[in-house]
Amino acid sequence: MNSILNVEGLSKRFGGLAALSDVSFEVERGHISGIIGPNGAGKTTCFNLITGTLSATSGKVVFDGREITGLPPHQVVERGLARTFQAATTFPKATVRENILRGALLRHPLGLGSSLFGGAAAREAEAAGHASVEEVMRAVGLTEHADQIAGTLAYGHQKRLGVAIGLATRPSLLLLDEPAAGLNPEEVDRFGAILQDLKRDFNLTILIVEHHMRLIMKLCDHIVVLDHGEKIADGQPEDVRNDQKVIEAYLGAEHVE
Ligand SMILES: Nc1ncnc2c1ncn2[C@@H]1O[C@H](COP(=O)(O)OP(=O)(O)OP(=O)(O)O)[C@@H](O)[C@H]1O
Repeated sequence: MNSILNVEGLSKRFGGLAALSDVSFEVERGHISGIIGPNGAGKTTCFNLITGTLSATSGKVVFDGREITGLPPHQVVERGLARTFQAATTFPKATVRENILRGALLRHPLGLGSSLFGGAAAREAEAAGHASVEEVMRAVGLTEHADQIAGTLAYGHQKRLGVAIGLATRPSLLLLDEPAAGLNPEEVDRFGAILQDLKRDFNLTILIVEHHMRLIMKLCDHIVVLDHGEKIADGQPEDVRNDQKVIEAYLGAEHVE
């Protein structure tokens, strides 16, 4: 397996609560992998530990062959691992284009800003940065909304903007936390198609937390299932779907479609 991410024995305790217990899995380069599980299973905690938003109680995260456990989020982004959050994290008063540009600046602050100091190389870098923003905007289908204030976008477009901001950092691995939450079935399908295009066109590996089972089953090459902080299954969609432990974990869970 050519893995881009290795999660090894990751645990997180909040006081007496084991939010994540000794979880290990690998994400294969070029794949779309999913993490699923009922509410409170530890999915977001797992994302927070991988991206440095939270520090682990124990365990290790290796990205692209280098350990990133405990690195602060901005250093994780600089290494090429970006994420979106469950809640929209856009700047509501800035335009779509400005929001995406801020994403680009997260990873390459000097590339775009150094034109202040003059020089052809700096101007070239800035032009390349802006071209990259246009490319990202086109890829998620937001070009015609480029000058619209983010806070006035339709909900589905706000979700796309969240992905675009992550994508603008030019990650090799993009983590998406419930990107399809609140979308209607037609928007979910369109979103799935966009993610497949992004994977191909941006040479991306994607790790996605999502409650929409239909989307996950269709999109993912590989799925990890968490329940009460523990990994209960790990495999291809077909295997996971028929796994007795998974079926039991989801019995009565409100989000299963
Ligand atoms: N900062 C925190 N302090 C205390 N407990 C927390 C904290 N963050 C998460 N938890 C608890 O850890 C457990 C796992 O939460 P987490 O948000 O990771 O689950 P999840 O699988 O993402 O759930 P959901 O699908 O509802 O988003 C839950 O019991 C939650 O209440």
